[in-house]
Amino acid sequence: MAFVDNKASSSKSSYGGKGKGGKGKPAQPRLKTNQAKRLKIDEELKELQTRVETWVPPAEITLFNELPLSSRTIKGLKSSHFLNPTPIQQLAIPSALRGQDLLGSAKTGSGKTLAFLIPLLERLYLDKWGPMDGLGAVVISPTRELAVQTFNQLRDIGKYHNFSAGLVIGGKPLKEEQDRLGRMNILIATPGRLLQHLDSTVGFESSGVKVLVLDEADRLLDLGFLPALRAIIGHFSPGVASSSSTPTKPNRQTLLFSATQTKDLAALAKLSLYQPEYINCNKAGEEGVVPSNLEQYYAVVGLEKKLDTLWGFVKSHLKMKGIVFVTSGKQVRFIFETFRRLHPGLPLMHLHGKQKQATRLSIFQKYSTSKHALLICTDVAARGLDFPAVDWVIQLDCPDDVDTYIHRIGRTARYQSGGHALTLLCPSEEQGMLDRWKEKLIEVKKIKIKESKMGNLKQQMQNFAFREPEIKYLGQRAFISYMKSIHIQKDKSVFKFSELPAEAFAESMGLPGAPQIKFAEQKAAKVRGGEKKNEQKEAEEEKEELAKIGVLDVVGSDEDSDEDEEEEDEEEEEAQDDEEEEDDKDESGDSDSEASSEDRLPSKSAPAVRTKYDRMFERKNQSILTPHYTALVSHENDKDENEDDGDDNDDVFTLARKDHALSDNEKGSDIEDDDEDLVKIAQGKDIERDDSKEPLISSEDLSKRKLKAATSKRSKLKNGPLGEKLIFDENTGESRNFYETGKDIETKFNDPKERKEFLEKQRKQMLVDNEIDKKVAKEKKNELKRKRKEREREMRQEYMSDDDEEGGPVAYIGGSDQGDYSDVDDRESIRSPAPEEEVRNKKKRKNKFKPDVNDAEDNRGNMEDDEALALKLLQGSA
Ligand SMILES: Nc1ncnc2c1ncn2[C@@H]1O[C@H](COP(=O)(O)OP(=O)(O)OP(=O)(O)O)[C@@H](O)[C@H]1O
Repeated sequence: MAFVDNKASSSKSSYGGKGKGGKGKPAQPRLKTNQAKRLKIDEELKELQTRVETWVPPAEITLFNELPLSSRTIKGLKSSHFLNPTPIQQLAIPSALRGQDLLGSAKTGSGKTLAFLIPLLERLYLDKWGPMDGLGAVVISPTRELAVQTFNQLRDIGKYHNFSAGLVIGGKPLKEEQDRLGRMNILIATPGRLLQHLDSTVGFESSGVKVLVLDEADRLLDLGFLPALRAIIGHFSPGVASSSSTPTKPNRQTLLFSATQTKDLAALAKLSLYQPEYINCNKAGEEGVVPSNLEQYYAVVGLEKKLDTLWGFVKSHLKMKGIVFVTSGKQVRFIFETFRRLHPGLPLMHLHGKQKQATRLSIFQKYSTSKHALLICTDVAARGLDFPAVDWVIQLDCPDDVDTYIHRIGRTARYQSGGHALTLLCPSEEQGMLDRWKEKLIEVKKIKIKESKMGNLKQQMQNFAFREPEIKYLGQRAFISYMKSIHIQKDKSVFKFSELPAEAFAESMGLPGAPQIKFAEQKAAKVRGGEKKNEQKEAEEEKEELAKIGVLDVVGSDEDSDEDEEEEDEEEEEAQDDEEEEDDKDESGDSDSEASSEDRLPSKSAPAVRTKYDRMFERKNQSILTPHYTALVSHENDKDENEDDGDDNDDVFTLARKDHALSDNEKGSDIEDDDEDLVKIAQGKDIERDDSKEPLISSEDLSKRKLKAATSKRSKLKNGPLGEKLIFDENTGESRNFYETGKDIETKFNDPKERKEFLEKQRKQMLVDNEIDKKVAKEKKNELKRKRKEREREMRQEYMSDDDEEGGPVAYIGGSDQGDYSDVDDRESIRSPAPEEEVRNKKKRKNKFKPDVNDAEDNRGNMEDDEALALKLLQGSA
């Protein structure tokens, strides 16, 4: 991706063209043309400003050009086929044009994106913002996909303006973005990455920002971005929060948009908005908060029947474009992998927060352009994403709350198209959910799904699990993550953990039984002594980690700053999962929630309290455990048996000695002895024990660190037996010690002088040998190091080339690579063209200038190309 400095000599010059004189044209006439053009633009701007200030909304607005907008924006809208503003656009655009801060909310798919993009463009245009004026507007999106989508829309409608725009969404080394940021007028960014730049990019000037947009503000808050947003706002021109008792109007205008209103939103509004106007197109009771052209259904289905129901639904809707929402990424993968093997006859795709960014973008793109397909996803795709022509939204798992429900169903019936939504509720969830819907005046029709229409997958699922351990493993984890997600749900009137048929559910997934699950409170109750401290520390560390992610992450807890560091390739994830403590939910698992005793699994095989070590030992690759760990596993099994006997010593690291009171005499010696014992245990040696003395430390007590230390080479050398170097007689084959012992020498040399000489000779020889050994060892070490470096370099190269595919995060709206505004004079538009467009323009110039309508035609034909280009630019392959 090439980025060339715009060569405009003055920021305002672009508005009139720079008058440098094109090739073959005399400079003087060109200068005049430019001056005339500049004057014309100035006049238009003046007139536009007056229209904005004096604009009185008519009773009804049917066309965009009835709004006080510049001809460039109107042209951009027209060429993108936007002719009639939606209600939120009609209300929000005029207010925003007057410089008013806004809190806008409107139902999903109602066109909120244009409601802020249009005023953003107009504001910069009215301010005569030019390429060299630096950053003028920032749009903050909660997810990368949404940022890309917004960027594409900006490209479309802003193509007749002369602004450079960039995407800052992470996934690339900071340095690469840093170099380009200075040239951007408009940034579409995710919060974590933007904050990183604001904090660390020298010369990234943000104080001149005129318009700040917080899109999908409720989602931003859900993902824990409030601290990041606070910090970002602090970087921009002094805002409301930073002012004293009498807030001064900031230079910046802030527009905050959301599909749903939450309490937290009010807090964010207070923090970021100055005397805002509230525009709410979600008037409950009038139009309702969900699109009117959406048909909503729900069905009550036992948890164990959900997969069968989904299968039956898919098989009877093979010509649909549908989205299936489930709670966790593990479920997404399990359903995707199993359904894929069953060949449903409909293209299957899946999307969740743990996929690589490039994968996510390409699935997003692929699904967008598919006519018939089924996308299985988590709530990562619930908000803001504008997939065209989705017929069905199926919520296989009950949404966390009504807002999530609204966002999920909002992926269909967008703008004026129709759509259907089907929510599957467990019997225990029905009443609670009905109450929640009622509160928001949402009417969802109940339907009954015939048994005959359902699939019967149990047998096939069992076969998969039996034949492919990976599937079984995935199923177990999907089961656990679902159960945990229900367990930590806040709304206990909807989510009743204890009423879930765990065994039957596991069976429906082909699992031999319900996997065991560990819960926070139980774990806490069982920890003892020093272990308690450790676990508390671990929990604190986890929280710190989460907090860190909350601020720096770009797309939420799993998703998102540097998300790429957390992102796992699926296969990688599969392999690495064992090493990780994982999020229970794909995005918003509440790790703080604790179990109540009534929430234990209701099945017969109700799990005992289990620790992370339990999970570690149940990994699929147990066979590769070291003998020591294997011993611990069997020890654990013993303990399980004990548990049945009422013994609740269920933790792996159990102290053999419970009485910690030591006599003064005992203390020092015991500890030293035990340290030695510890080393011996680790080295697999027997320890001589005084039976009367109770052991202080048993092998089970070894912490991972101690174990490692004890089994290290150094420790073995220090504490292990002395090695022997033997040499063999070539003729007799008999061996003898290479280094002769004192006794040997004494018998060999009677004369002390001779003995001394011999010893001296030997000592010298040993020194030489030692040097040689050292050299050999060093060479070996260097060789290993070289190989490692080579491997790292290869991996880096692989990563880099992946990254290149993945994409450069910054691109221009219209592409500004040319940077030469001399072209401006030949065209009506004063924007700088994209490379592809430049080729088209050259062709056009050859064929003489074409009227707007053809332009629109041209653009219509190339809309897809433009999107593809945006994505390519993102992916760095353009
Ligand atoms: N004035 C308009 N005329 C025609 N189509 C429009 C108009 N405004 C928006 N759209 C289209 O409607 C769809 C939904 O728009 P948009 O994504 O902005 O909705 P939204 O309100 O932001 O939804 P969500 O809350 O789900 O993010 C998009 O495909 C967009 O192109």
